[in-house]
Amino acid sequence: MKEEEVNRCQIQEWYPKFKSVSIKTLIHELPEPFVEYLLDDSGPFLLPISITNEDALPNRVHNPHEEEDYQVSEGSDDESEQPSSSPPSFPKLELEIKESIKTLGGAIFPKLNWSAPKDASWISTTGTLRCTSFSEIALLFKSSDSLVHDLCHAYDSCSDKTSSRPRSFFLALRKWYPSFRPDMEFRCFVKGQHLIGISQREVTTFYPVLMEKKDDVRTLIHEFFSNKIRSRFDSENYTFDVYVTGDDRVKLMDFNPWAAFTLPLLFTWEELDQEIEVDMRIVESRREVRPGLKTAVPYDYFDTSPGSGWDQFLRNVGEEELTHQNRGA
Ligand SMILES: Nc1ncnc2c1ncn2[C@@H]1O[C@H](COP(=O)(O)OP(=O)(O)OP(=O)(O)O)[C@@H](O)[C@H]1O
Repeated sequence: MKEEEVNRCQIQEWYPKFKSVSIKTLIHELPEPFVEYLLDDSGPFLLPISITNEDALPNRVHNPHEEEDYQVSEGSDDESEQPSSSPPSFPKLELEIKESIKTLGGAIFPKLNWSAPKDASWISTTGTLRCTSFSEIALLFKSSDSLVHDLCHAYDSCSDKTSSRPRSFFLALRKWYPSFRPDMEFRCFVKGQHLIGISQREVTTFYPVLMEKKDDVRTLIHEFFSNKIRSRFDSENYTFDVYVTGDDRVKLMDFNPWAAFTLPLLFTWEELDQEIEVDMRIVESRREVRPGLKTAVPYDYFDTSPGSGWDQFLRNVGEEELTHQNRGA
């Protein structure tokens, strides 16, 4: 794969051309200090100070110095342990984003050049990627591992890789759709500029309604590809994601490079490369559902294997209980 094929799939590259067939999106170039803030994991986890007083975590300690004082007086009297970092602030970006969120109806879905912070949704107060303020976006972006891919590894599978990152990063604010139906999302696979495969996007669930709609959806997506995508997207091989609305309109959600980091969902890349029995795949019964390919919770949360955090915690609890019992006996 070439860098230019990866670059074409960045939302700031494709969206202006496909705006009329996609969902309403406003795009902001990110200032480099904000990118550095996202990349920096050397210090404590600090959210930017909000100049509009919109806090992503309303119950946290507001004044970071109070937090530091508390830690110092409770913990240690060693002055060298005092935290030195102060929270950053991005007033201009915050105000621009506030304005765009308002234009988009008050709630947005955020994305970086290629990816959304899907793995971080658990940390938001709603458990979704719905954001109403800059602080909520910063919290999701700072907590997401998916975005590390965009920030540092986007070109890792390129044969002509010259850099680990694009020159600029962009924040895409997409109008929030509360009634998005996961059964109507599909990933489409284009090889040699031919649409060879369509897969249900949410592979962890069987949707009986799709059994009836499969043929209609296939026709709608093929027409959409021929009329709106094929001659206008310059790569030979790529994937695109679509959403089919209740009134049978097809909306373009995203482009992704062929193979590499793109999930093949109900196909395998081998099948797609060799075009073996590729057409449209949906989950056809409850027995066929696939395990989640991405979890919404960090692995450490459910890893109980020997040596894991949970294992050590449970051992400590067990030891404490024994000590109590022994004392009581
Ligand atoms: N505007 C929106 N409002 C509400 N939900 C959305 C919106 N846009 C996307 N979603 C939901 O979030 C999911 C992930 O979005 P998206 O495909 O843009 O992320 P991504 O990081 O590019 O994912 P992938 O890497 O799998 O392509 C979508 O499948 C959809 O269910």
